[in-house]
Amino acid sequence: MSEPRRITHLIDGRPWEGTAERTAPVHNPATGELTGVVDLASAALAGAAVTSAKAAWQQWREVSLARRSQVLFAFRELLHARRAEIAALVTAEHGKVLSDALGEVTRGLEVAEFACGIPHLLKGGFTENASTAVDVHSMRQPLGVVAVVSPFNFPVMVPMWFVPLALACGNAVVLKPSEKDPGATLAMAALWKEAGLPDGVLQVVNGDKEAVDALLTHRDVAAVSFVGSTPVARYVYETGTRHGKRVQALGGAKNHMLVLPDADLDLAADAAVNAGFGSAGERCMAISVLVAVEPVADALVARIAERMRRLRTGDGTRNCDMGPLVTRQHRDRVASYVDAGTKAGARLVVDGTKDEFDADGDGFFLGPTLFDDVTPDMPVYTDEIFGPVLSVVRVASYDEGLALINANPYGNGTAIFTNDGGAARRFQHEVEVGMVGVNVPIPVPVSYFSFGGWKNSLFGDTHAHGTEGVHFFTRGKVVTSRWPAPGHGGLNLGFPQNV
Ligand SMILES: NC(=O)c1ccc[n+]([C@@H]2O[C@H](COP(=O)([O-])OP(=O)(O)OC[C@H]3O[C@@H](n4cnc5c(N)ncnc54)[C@H](O)[C@@H]3O)[C@@H](O)[C@H]2O)c1
Repeated sequence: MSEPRRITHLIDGRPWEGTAERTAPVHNPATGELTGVVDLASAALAGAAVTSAKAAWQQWREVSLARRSQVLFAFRELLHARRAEIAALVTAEHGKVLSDALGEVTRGLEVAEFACGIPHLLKGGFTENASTAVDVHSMRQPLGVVAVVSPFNFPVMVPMWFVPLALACGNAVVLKPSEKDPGATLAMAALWKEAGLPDGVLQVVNGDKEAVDALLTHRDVAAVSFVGSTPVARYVYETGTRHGKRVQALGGAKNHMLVLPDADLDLAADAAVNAGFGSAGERCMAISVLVAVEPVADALVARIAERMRRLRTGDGTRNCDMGPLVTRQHRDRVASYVDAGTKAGARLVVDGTKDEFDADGDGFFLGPTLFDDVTPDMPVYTDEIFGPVLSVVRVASYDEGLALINANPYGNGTAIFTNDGGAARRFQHEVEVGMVGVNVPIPVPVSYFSFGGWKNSLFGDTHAHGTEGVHFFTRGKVVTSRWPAPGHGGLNLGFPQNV
């Protein structure tokens, strides 16, 4: 067994060389082996990273738009060339199977590609009034230093939702990755220096609540982009806005999939299994509740259970369907819901804690679990489990299913499976979530469009990336100018008439 490697911050373009007062362990979740020890930033260090980013920002905002764009293109090329290496790091620390990790890096690349052209599109408007010699123009300017705080489940893709776009808009960034699997985020961040980004424009501070609090309260942080669980998203939104920051905070999810009786049940079963158990359910787009409209619930549950029994857990670098969960603690928490669901009276159809799903070794594995006859008062329904547990709620009609989904406090995404175009259209309009799939489970993020939910899945009303992201990372200014300057005509305290 090799020595755990030190994982530290990236400050002013270099790995930090100080001595950390606090650290956290990083494991390979497929083996349980301690592979790294990550430095946790003190509030003072996180604050110093912001101050240094602010100084570097002055330089970055004066770089020509063409140069900004070239740096983004160069980064995109480097990430593309290193995608296999970065994906391997994702699997080694997060545990998801390698094909999922590669898919994640590809999604990140797509958002970077969107950002590459943005510097040239940051234009305002202009109106001229020749008769009064007054011109009015508007511009969009960068905010300054933006803090990005990301969750463990997409260590590459989620930072990529924000970092390239914030930089494209002329900002500096202080990125705080999840302390559970920071390796891939840091490897990705290091590529920016190689791409020509001036030192200090992107800082990476590892850490936990102490570092996040320092960012949320620092006077030189202009905006915060956060993704994580709902309680923390709410806290970040409230604290950040109280300190005068612009905040977008994407929270947790409890995504439902509604299956109408006329649906293709095999298609729906495939989708439920893919979206329920892909990345071991550690996805904000995962389906965790299947709403089955009678009379097809029995047939649907049977099809899903049959597919689930064929899933194999294992080390994500090998040929398997589901990797481990990210930490032992998270695995144990998710596993506790198997017991909680049974005690609450749900019918356990497939038990993911059974030996048949257990991969060899000391990894943090958990097989897929299916509960039927779940009711909305049960913890398996109310809580975001964020693991491979799928709950089936039976309803009598489309209306009952829709009412259930709309009553749920989360509003990230949902899907409907049906062959009735009218019902699908009605659903798109009536359902209260941010992302809807029709005969597909919740769609993957598309970089041109923004990404995010409603209700308790989003605080701050601004979704990630896309044109909403551009708007979030810039602010408008309107300039009214008269040239030549009018001669001195005495004071006029009235509202200007001829401007
Ligand atoms: N809405 C989305 O698009 C989306 C995308 C990915 C993940 N998620 C959500 O993220 C969650 C999983 O990620 P996680 O477990 O890393 O989330 P988390 O909320 O525990 O942590 C997210 C980030 O916040 C920091 N943090 C944790 N506790 C904090 C506190 N008390 N104060 C300040 N900062 C704190 C962490 O260090 C991490 O960087 C799930 O709820 C999932 O649904 C949402």
